[in-house]
Amino acid sequence: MSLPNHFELLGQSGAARTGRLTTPHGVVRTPAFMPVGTAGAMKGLHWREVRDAGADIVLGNTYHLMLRPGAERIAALGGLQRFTTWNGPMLTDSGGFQVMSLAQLRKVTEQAVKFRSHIDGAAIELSPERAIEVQLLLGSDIAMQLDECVRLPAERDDILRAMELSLRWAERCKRAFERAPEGHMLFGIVQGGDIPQLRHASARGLIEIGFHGYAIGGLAVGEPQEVMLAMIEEAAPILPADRPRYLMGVGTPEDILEAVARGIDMFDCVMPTRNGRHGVAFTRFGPVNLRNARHADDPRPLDESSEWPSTRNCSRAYLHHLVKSGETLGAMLLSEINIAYYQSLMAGMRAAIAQGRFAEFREQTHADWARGDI
Ligand SMILES: CNc1nc2c(CC[C@H]3O[C@@H](OC)[C@H](O)[C@@H]3O)c3nc(N)[nH]c(=O)c3cc2[nH]1
Repeated sequence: MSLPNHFELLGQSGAARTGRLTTPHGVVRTPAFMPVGTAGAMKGLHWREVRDAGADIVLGNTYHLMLRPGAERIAALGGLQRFTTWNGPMLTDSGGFQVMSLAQLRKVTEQAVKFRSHIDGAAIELSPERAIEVQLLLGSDIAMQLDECVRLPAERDDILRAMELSLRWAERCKRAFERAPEGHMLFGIVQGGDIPQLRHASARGLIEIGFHGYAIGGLAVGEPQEVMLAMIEEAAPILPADRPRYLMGVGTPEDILEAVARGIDMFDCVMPTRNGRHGVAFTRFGPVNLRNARHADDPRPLDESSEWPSTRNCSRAYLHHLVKSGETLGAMLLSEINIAYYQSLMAGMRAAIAQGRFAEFREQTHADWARGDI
């Protein structure tokens, strides 16, 4: 049974697509980059800055929010949008990835993932049904199935086992999601590691079950970029062309540009804020490490033609000083500068695709990055 489709494809340029995804809390323009507010906050930014930078949708995380402050508590306080005051579209991940990377003493069974909270050691059981229940309590506009993401490189048997388990959990998640309010969406997650045949089997299995949208998971987990891009080329063309495709946990500006060129519509990554906290700015001409002494006397801004005030006005010397002296403002400014850069890249791609000139945009962007910061 096919689910309602809230995605409208507006244009295509090569395999790149631009569209609109309508959610109960607003419209998402694609290709979209979703800043990651894992525990209900965007580290170092006010929500108004996230909105002003051009983000339509942000991401939260079931694993963190169910442990603290608790899904039932957020529901009692009006749901995630009101609780955080973001008040716009939100996507929540199911927690599968965090359990594999954060929880102690975890055990995966057919029924659920059993683990101990990394916060207080409490014994937790996350089943497909509970993962959906938590996301419904949070009230996210887009929920993700519970899956098992295998880090790469991995043995074929382990990739096969996790892929087949994730398909069975996808079926259980879809059943549990039947009681979701009108307009809310559930995405399946393609697994299969770096094995093309398993990627095909996973994608076909999810389409058989039927979802509002489809994520490609199990990537950006340690594999080289060419393996990630090869797996996108295996999975994306199989996924329904009229539904959104979300590449989880990706990535650098170059990863995103190359994935859009291969038909991906949605992205999430902690990189803009995490690199910002570590003193690295993303710019039109590539990354700039403001810790480097060469910036100490440089009065120039990062990019005088940027539409983002801090990128256009703050001198490199000032940013270098803030970063070297450990001033909180340094992390805040670089986080907003990076979120703004990512959103300007997404806006540039949307416009280029709509005008049928994505190939030229892609070539010029690579050339600008290759020129580097001078
Ligand atoms: C970084 N690379 C990467 N992240 C990934 C995430 C979590 C992103 C989630 O983890 C957090 O960012 C680290 C954010 O809260 C985000 O929701 C994944 N989540 C699921 N459910 N399945 C996957 O196959 C998967 C693969 C990923 N690869």
